[in-house]
Amino acid sequence: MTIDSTIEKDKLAIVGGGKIGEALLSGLLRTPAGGQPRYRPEDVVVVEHYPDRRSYLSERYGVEIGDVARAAGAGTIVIAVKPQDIDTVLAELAPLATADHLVVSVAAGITTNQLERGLPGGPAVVRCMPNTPALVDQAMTAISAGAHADESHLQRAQELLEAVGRVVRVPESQLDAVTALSGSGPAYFFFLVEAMIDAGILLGLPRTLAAELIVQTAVGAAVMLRDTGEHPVQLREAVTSPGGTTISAIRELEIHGVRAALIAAIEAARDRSVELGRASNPSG
Ligand SMILES: NC(=O)C1=CN([C@@H]2O[C@H](COP(=O)(O)OP(=O)(O)OC[C@H]3O[C@@H](n4cnc5c(N)ncnc54)[C@H](O)[C@@H]3O)[C@@H](O)[C@H]2O)C=CC1
Ligand SMILES: O=C(O)[C@@H]1CCC=N1
Repeated sequence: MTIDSTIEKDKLAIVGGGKIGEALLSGLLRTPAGGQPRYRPEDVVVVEHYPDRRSYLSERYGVEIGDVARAAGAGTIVIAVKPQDIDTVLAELAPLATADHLVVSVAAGITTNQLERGLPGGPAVVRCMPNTPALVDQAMTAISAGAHADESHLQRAQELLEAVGRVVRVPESQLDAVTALSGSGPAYFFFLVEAMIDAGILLGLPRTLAAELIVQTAVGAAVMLRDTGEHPVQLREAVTSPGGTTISAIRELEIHGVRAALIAAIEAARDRSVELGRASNPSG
């Protein structure tokens, strides 16, 4: 097989410089403690619709802002537009994407099969679901290979996403559920923290104090969950003294159906991910 010499394998293009595109960009350019950044700004081109975003990304990160034709000069192309915009991007990329490209999509609900149908040149496709903690190198990303992606492509996608956090490989059939759990997951924790800070205000605490108490409590709880290896039930029981304060609160959470609400919410997010995929029709 001949390699297209116009493609620079070590270069990266990001199509869609919005929230997740920027989170990935910033992580990939950041120098980790004692290490090397995954990419240098001169090796990255960003394709972005909005002029204000283009200026911001170029000034803040020193990357080239280009069009889809420039993006096709990079060996790895990350698609980070909304699922509703995916068909437009695929139509622009279709004449340019070849078997020498790796296309990494983070779009919720859009399957590797849809991406492959939209890109008949046969690039390797890896579908990913990262999350915004990529901004602080704490992303959780799940990845799945498309039909033309082999182990080397999966490895490249994995290394890309490992620059901003942890990566797991999953069967693509699980990616809508992953999207609902970890893709959207940070929002659920932020929502909870917001509500707990409001509770502090109700109890008469200053907002800054309530925020400090809750944010550090969230960090402490998260590190315990990650580092102790104990089940969340065990950790919760250790806080819940007989006849004490915590059980009074837990009873209210159960009366108000918070557990069932979370399960229903995450199921709704999974259903929406499936629906977003159905709405896209890359083959026209
Ligand atoms: N925000 C999040 O936490 C996560 C988002 N995702 C996925 O990432 C994708 C982007 O989401 P966000 O960053 O939240 O959205 P966003 O709206 O912040 O960013 C999308 C960007 O794409 C640009 N864009 C749209 N059409 C374009 C085109 N044809 N060419 C170039 N740029 C174009 C928009 O101007 C915008 O800046 C979605 O598919 C979403 O499902 C995945 C994981 C987490
Ligand atoms: O809300 C969304 O659709 C995207 C996908 C996962 C997180 N944000």
